[in-house]
Amino acid sequence: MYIAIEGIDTAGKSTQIKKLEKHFDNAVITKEPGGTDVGKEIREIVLSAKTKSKKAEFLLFLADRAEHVKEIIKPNLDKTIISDRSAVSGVAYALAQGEIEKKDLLSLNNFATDGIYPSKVFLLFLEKKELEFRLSQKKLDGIELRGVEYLLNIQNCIIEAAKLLNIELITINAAKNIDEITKEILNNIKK
Ligand SMILES: Nc1ncnc2c1ncn2[C@@H]1O[C@H](COP(=O)(O)OP(=O)(O)OP(=O)(O)O)[C@@H](O)[C@H]1O
Ligand SMILES: Cc1cn([C@H]2C[C@H](O)[C@@H](COP(=O)(O)O)O2)c(=O)[nH]c1=O
Repeated sequence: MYIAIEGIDTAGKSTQIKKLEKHFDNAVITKEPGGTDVGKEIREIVLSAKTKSKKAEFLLFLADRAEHVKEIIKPNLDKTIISDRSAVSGVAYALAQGEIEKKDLLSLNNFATDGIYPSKVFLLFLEKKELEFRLSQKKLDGIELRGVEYLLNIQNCIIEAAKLLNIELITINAAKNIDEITKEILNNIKK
């Protein structure tokens, strides 16, 4: 089973993944971008937000994804894979940029992933006030510096991206208590 935790920056994805890890003996815990050695290098470049071309940024994320699928996802498809972000983020952030047509977003992602996607994705949904608070508590990276409205738009794009990719999306209120969220995810996975 391959599942992903999605949400905009500070939604609580890595917090949940740390919690979920304890409930599975042999789960593969991974992330995008940066789940592989090459991916770590790509992550540094993209998060610095230095690329002038939005297409170049998208392709860097896509390169990370292709490496991730080859090195981490494909060899472990017989195990439980829990990933912090997935192609859903890839399509969502690119939809928000608006420079690449939807059909191209889908075909390029299919190319990078060989059509391998999470079977279900959990969206940790953040309201504006809570997002503002959480961003105020941390040093922002290049993407987070694009602001609250940018990130809220991405959140809507995550919902659209899951539909476009035909992936089941389970939305959870990210402001709920941490343990309550973990329980909700586990109940759904074990259903
Ligand atoms: N359910 C929650 N309630 C309150 N605070 C939370 C909750 N979940 C996470 N947090 C806090 O919000 C902040 C962001 O959490 P976390 O790093 O897990 O988010 P993330 O989605 O992985 O972020 P990013 O995408 O920016 O890496 C942390 O300070 C964390 O302690
Ligand atoms: C996979 C993916 C991610 N992004 C953005 C989303 C975040 O702002 C960063 C990743 O940082 P995190 O600490 O791991 O959440 O990258 C993107 O724009 N496109 C993508 O495909």
